[in-house]
Amino acid sequence: MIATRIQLGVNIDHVATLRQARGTRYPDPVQAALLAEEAGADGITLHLREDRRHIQERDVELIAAVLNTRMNLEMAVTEEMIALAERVRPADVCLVPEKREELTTEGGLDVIAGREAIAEACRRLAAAGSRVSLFIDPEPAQIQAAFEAGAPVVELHTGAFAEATGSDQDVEYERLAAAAEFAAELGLVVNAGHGLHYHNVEAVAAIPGLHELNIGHGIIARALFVGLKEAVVEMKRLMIAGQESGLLAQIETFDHDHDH
Ligand SMILES: CC(=O)[C@@H](O)[C@H](O)COP(=O)(O)O
Ligand SMILES: NCC(=O)COP(=O)(O)O
Repeated sequence: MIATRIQLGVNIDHVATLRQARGTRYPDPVQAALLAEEAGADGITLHLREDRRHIQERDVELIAAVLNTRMNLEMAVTEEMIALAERVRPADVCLVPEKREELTTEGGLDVIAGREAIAEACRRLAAAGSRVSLFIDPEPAQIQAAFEAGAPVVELHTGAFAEATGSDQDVEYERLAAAAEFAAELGLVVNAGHGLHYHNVEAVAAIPGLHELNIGHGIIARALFVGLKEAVVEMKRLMIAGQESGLLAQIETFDHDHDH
């Protein structure tokens, strides 16, 4: 497989979190989306939650109208959200699980349990012209179910890796690498995200076959101190360095295996 440069989807949810904290018109996620694009974001991710705790429909509509790259709209598998996506027609739709009481997304979508509804959502959204991604845990059974549901893309939930430490993190890293390999063997586009930041992103970007990382909270937090454009540039630089180290490791392994 020809290695293409790993892509960065900047999630701007938490610009809206700051706005919603006071009910003001600022900071505007639309402005954040355009600045992130200018800094090199390959796409903009935003999560329209059922409880509207941060991103609002107004944000989705305006960003869809002004974006120069592509929108990745995250949403629950509900009639309300599917109908909205059929109307807005974002380039990408990522189906995610939602619980009102959750602080942030906890687990991945249970594609096995929700097979019929998710397959129907994939069909409808593809018919509307959106590329569908399923946000799932790095589990072979969920990857297989996503493939059978007709999703062309999976986004591997990196939350367990991000929260783990020491040898537990090594285990989670191997889970991600194995899941990415299995998904790629099925012909799926493999993305990853959740909880990635400036100290764990290089390792994830080094995983062979990853197409895109969706990163939000870490970038927006960094932007408070260095500005959004610099925060995006720094993250993209780390991702590219990580991917390059991963490619070099693959070459060294190939050379070693073929020298004997
Ligand atoms: C699916 C995922 O991991 C995030 O993209 C999601 O948006 C997290 O939810 P919050 O942005 O509300 O924390
Ligand atoms: N799907 C992951 C995403 O869009 C951003 O997650 P986070 O970096 O805000 O945890």
